Amino acid sequence: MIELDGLTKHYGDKVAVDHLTFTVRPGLVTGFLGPNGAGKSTTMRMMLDLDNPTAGSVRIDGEHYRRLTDPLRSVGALLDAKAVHGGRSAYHHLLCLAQSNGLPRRRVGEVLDTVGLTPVARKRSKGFSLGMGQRLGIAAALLGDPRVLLFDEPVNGLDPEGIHWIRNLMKNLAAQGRTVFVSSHLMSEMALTADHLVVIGRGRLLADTSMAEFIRGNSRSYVRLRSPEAERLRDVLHAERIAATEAADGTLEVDGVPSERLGELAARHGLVLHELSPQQASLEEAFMQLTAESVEYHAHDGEPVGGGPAEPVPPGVAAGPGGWGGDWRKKGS
Ligand SMILES: Nc1ncnc2c1ncn2[C@@H]1O[C@H](COP(=O)(O)OP(=O)(O)OP(=O)(O)O)[C@@H](O)[C@H]1O
Repeated sequence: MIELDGLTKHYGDKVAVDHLTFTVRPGLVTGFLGPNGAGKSTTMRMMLDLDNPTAGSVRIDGEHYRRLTDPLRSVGALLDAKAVHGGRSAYHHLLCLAQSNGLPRRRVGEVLDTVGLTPVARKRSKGFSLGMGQRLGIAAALLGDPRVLLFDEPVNGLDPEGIHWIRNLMKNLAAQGRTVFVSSHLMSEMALTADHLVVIGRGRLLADTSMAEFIRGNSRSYVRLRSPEAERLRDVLHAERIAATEAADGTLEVDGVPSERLGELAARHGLVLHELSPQQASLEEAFMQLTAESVEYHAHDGEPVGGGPAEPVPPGVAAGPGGWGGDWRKKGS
């Protein structure tokens, strides 16, 4: 497992990571989420001793990374797929890593096979596409057959088949009892892959919970009702003291009442329903709800913004899709 205790990193005045305390457990895929600049990569670098914490500690299977006798056999990581000598072939890149870490040569062939790079193993990696580079980085992470795996944005640049492959790979690694810690901005993918989530914003821990609990706790679930007899439906709900809000398209939305009860109620009153559908928010909606206050960089949907200082973006508004991805203006805060 990976244990963080008060992990903190300052870069000058900038607090990149702020007293993070959490444990990443084996047997699960743990997703690591946060808006741009939240401190995810810095945290992962400190896990691997590539950056010194300003305060706090991180332990891998009870040991500081520096004290691990065979680091590649304990922890495998993909942090930056471009960190490869471009003049070397995939085979020689991995062979170098294997030889300098006392790993058997046969592992090179095995991991090349696992990631599907065997046909291009002798080609120089500088000619590799983004996706091939990601696969080579994943091969390097798997080389020592480690118990703990860290992946920073592993699906970056992968095609749909590659994304599907890596999803299954992560799940299989976790099912083998390994600790799998993975950051991604692709929420739909994370929703399919991760069992547990750690969410940070501005370096601070915002959530450390199961995927299901995270979505339940940070989003609204409700039942949508549509009837040609909307007026009578409203009256029936009112008589039962069930609060309903009317959406712009004329449908009614009911919170906190199971759809079964609403369906039976409609049937009892002979009401025709054209829709009775439970609505559950997506991971993306829940994520935006939780991190709205922590997003440092806001983009806009193309409307003119003028040349003045940036307006603080209120919670809720910041949670729109424009707050995610195209970072060109820093929030005034
Ligand atoms: N070497 C550095 N020197 C100064 N500031 C840094 C350095 N590395 C990171 N930072 C700052 O620390 C904060 C956290 O950065 P980090 O890259 O860890 O975030 P992140 O969550 O990985 O972001 P992203 O999702 O955009 O990759 C940012 O404000 C970043 O500008």
